[in-house]
Formats: sequence, structure tokens, C-alpha cells
Amino acid sequence: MSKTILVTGPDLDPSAAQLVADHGYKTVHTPPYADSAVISEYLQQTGAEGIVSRMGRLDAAVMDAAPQLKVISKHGVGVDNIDIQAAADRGIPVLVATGANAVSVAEHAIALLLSCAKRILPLDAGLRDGRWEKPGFAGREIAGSTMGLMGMGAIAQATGRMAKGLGLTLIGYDPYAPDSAFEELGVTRCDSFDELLAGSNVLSLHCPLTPQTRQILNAEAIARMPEGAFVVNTARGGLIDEPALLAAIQSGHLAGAGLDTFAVEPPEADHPFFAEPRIVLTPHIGGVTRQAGARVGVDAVRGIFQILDGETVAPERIINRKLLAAAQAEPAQMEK
Ligand SMILES: NC(=O)c1ccc[n+]([C@@H]2O[C@H](COP(=O)([O-])OP(=O)(O)OC[C@H]3O[C@@H](n4cnc5c(N)ncnc54)[C@H](O)[C@@H]3O)[C@@H](O)[C@H]2O)c1
Ligand SMILES: O=C(O)[C@H](O)COP(=O)(O)O
Repeated sequence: MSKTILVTGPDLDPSAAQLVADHGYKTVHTPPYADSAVISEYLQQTGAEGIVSRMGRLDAAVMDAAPQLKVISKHGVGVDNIDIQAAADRGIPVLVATGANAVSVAEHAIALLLSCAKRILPLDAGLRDGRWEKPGFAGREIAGSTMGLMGMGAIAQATGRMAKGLGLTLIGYDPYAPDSAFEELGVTRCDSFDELLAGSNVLSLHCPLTPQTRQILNAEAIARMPEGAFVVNTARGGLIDEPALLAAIQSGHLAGAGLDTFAVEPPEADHPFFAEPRIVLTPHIGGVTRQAGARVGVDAVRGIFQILDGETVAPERIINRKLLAAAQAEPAQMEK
């Protein structure tokens, strides 16, 4: 047994790294954004039984390259970089650290919104450039606006709580969330995404990237939003048709956007968003705070050792638990 945990990307928080050492394991890191072939090589060379997944795609080929692999633990929440069906087919649980970075990401969503509404970045740049400019840069008061939450999970709820404190009214759309997720915060439940779009002066995206949600915010959807609305995306860039968003901002239909994620990361150096001052951009960093990094890292590592040690893991942390159960049931059904 190699006693190695492979981390696909940068260092873990020291508290998480210590937990690995305490178990008598070592961590090996792939370069950031390593592709599947490179990750496969690392798995083969290290014999790692567990992966902490940060960047890079974990597909069926990666899993087949590592028959010793017993568990994949996402350093965070979004598992769009992991083929969770392929993992289930191979009996590999995929764990998530839901909630561990929710407050940090929610704060980031609010920061992006306020930066857009108050034109912070162009004003700061102008001032540093020697310009004391006010005409044409009036900000927007956001109190009294309606924020639409797409998805009502951990980050949406934290964002909603903060937005409520700023005086926004909340509406939300999430076909899978229980009523309690809406009621506790006083969020009006929308029956459709279209209803959410039509009512949102600020649309904040908090659902996972799946085949159903890919490019869900396209030209048609944006056209349903009120004039002068803002879009905030701290979820995944693939939720948005980027050219359509840019066109809507350039035409004046939307007032601006605050984006922490891109369809392709890192984006090309000449990405058209860079030339649009009404878009505020950050490099997928919402969940990267010291506090969230410690919680997420420890959750991710602890989950790996729970699996390796045969301990019970909270079912909601195993994102592919239904797929695993189905994959396990299949051979028995075939015998019948
Ligand atoms: N920017 C960052 O650093 C960062 C950090 C953490 C998470 N994220 C992203 O944010 C997303 C949300 O994170 P979370 O912690 O709130 O996850 P979560 O699992 O707590 O909540 C996701 C919610 O989306 C809902 N949902 C699923 N499909 C939907 C659909 N088609 N329409 C509407 N709602 C749908 C689910 O029912 C769930 O309630 C993650 O999937 C991830 O992609 C980004
Ligand atoms: O889904 C998440 O939680 C984050 O987007 C991923 O965070 P990471 O950069 O730590 O993997």
C-alpha cells in the first residue's frame, strides 16, 4: 500500500495536510490544471488510493488507470470536473464538502454585486490614473431590488441571508429543494426558471453545472430579465452563454455582471470580457479564503480516511450515493 493521497492542484491548508500526516500518509500534488493523462500518470506512479480533487478532469480513463483508487473527495462542492457515474460504476464514492465554503462564496457574490452597482473598479482605476470623475459614474442603490437565487443550496442560502440584510427582496428557483429552504429565509418560491428571470433585478447563480443547466443563461433567458438587471455568477462559467451575456451588457439591456467563474478556466488572455468595464471579474477564488480553505481541506481529507478506514460517512456527503447503489444492484438484478 503506497499510503499516498493525490491532490490535483495546489497545497492543502496546513490543518488538512497535518491530518494526512497524522494518518501516516503523504500528499503528492499534480500541477494545477493538469489534464487527465497527467493525472493518470501521477496515480500510476504514486499508487494513491484517494484523490483530493481540485482542478483537472477525473474521467473514466483516469479511474481505469488506477485500479487501486478507492475514493475521490472534492475540495469543495462542484463535481462537474468528475465523472461521478464512471466512479459509481467502479464502486468509487465521490465526496463533497457542501457548506464548508458557503459563507466565503456568498460574501464574494455580494462583493461582486456591490462592485458592479457602485462601479468600484472603473472609479478606482480612474482615480489612480489621475481622474476625479463623477459624471457618468453614478452608482445604483441595491436596497429595494429583488435578488433571484438560482439554486437554493448552501451558498444561495448564505448569499440570501446577506442580501436580505442589505435590504433586497428574495425570490428563488430550485425544483429539488424542500420548501423549508425557501421559508426559513422568506424567499418566494418560483415555479420556473422563467419566473425567476422575469422577477430578478439581480440574478445570482448557485446551481451546479450539469447537462440540464449548461448555458441555461442564454440569449433567450437574458431577454426575459428586467432592463438594467445585474448577473452574479460564483457557480460555474458553463452556466452562461458568455457571448450572449456580453452582448446584453453592451446593448444596455443588462447593467453589468460580476463573475468569479469562466466557461474555460483559465480564460484566454484576450477573452472579450476583459474589454468590458461593466463586468467585474475574479479568477474562481470565491471559496479561497483561509477560513474556508481550512474547513474544506479538513472535510475533504477526513472523508477520504473515513472511507479508507471503513467508517461511516454522512450519506449527503457522498454525491454519487444513488448511482453507487444502482451500480451495486445491477449485477443482482441481472442474475434474476
Ligand atoms: N466560486 C467558487 O469558488 C465556488 C465554491 C463553491 C461552490 N461553487 C459552485 O457553486 C455551486 C453551488 O454550491 P452549493 O454549496 O450551494 O451547493 P449545494 O449542493 O448546497 O446547492 C446546489 C443547489 O442547486 C440545486 N439545483 C440543482 N440543479 C438545479 C437546477 N437545474 N435548477 C435549479 N437548482 C438546481 C440543488 O437542488 C441544490 O439545492 C456548486 O455546484 C459549485 O459549482 C463555486
Ligand atoms: O466547487 C467548489 O467548491 C470550488 O469551486 C472548487 O474549489 P477548489 O478551487 O478549492 O477546488
